[in-house]
Amino acid sequence: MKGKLILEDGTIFEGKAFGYLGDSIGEVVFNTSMTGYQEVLTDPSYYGQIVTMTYPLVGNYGINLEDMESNKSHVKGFIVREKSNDPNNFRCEMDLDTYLKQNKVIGLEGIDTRALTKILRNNGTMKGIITLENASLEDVKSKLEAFTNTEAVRTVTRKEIEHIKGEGAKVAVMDFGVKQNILRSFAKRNCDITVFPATTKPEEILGINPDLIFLSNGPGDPEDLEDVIENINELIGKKPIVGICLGHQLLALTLGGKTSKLKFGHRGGNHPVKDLEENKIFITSQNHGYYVSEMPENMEVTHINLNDNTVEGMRHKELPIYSVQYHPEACPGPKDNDYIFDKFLELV
Ligand SMILES: NC(=O)CC[C@H](N)C(=O)O
Repeated sequence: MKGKLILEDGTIFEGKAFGYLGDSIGEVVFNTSMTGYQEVLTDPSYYGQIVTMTYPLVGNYGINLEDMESNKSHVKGFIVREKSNDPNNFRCEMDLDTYLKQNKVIGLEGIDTRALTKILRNNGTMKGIITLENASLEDVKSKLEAFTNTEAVRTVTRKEIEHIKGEGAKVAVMDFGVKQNILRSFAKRNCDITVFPATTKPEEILGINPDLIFLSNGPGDPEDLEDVIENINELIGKKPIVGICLGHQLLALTLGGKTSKLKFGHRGGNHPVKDLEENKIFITSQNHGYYVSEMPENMEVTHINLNDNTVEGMRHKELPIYSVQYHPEACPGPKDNDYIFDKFLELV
């Protein structure tokens, strides 16, 4: 069945729809990872976004049920140049088309993803619709204008507390859309993990007497989370706090810094970051559209992005508070940054 991507600026790409056949609106972003489409699909931070992969062949190793970053796909649409119809891998359990159908996500193939990415790179990310209908441009424009993503974290967070037993440090995880490999990384270090819904009150978190509070990754604009920022403020100075991506941005806002939107975001598996404390350069996995544009006065920059010099990590000058913007848990992407979890636990 024919399908179209219509961007906010009126650009139209025609291709073939696959997966779940139903119109969908989102912010159109691109990811440059060469593999790891399954981790991208299931990372809750993509909630509200239509993702286009720049790698030209997607789906060739199928989908397995082990490498999921959460229990379902969160993207609003998935755009590829060529979809593989014959996945082949010893772990393959289903093909991409079936997985997207099951998760009610529309796919679009046969798109010139290089041209699409260049538009997003030159003009910035913008909203778009994948549609099967011949809707008028007027109609599409008003639908796109009405689309917002302000409830993203509230949508993806767990509704119930979850406990993962361990003998080591007691970690309280604030779930803003936490990736499974973050929980696996703490579990691998024998931590006793309690995962709390995003809007849990500080008293309840402090009630378990955690050794470390972790602020997770998650979708949307950190500035939309005023109530969460108030809650984090209550935790400052009481326990060591660490964060990744959205968690890092929320820490910055809580401590008096500012966040802004990047023109086209950082999404991929090969972003170079310098760890200023280690004096080493690492290749990192990234997925963010916002960044810390003004540092809080009491924090120091620990990491910088070598492509555009943006802040990629920070540490408090006096308190045990430390966070990174990129994804040390990888998935998809290089695992070289796993050492950050040891640095987190050094604060206990
Ligand atoms: N992976 C994340 O936590 C993303 C954080 C935030 N939603 C952003 O796009 O910048």
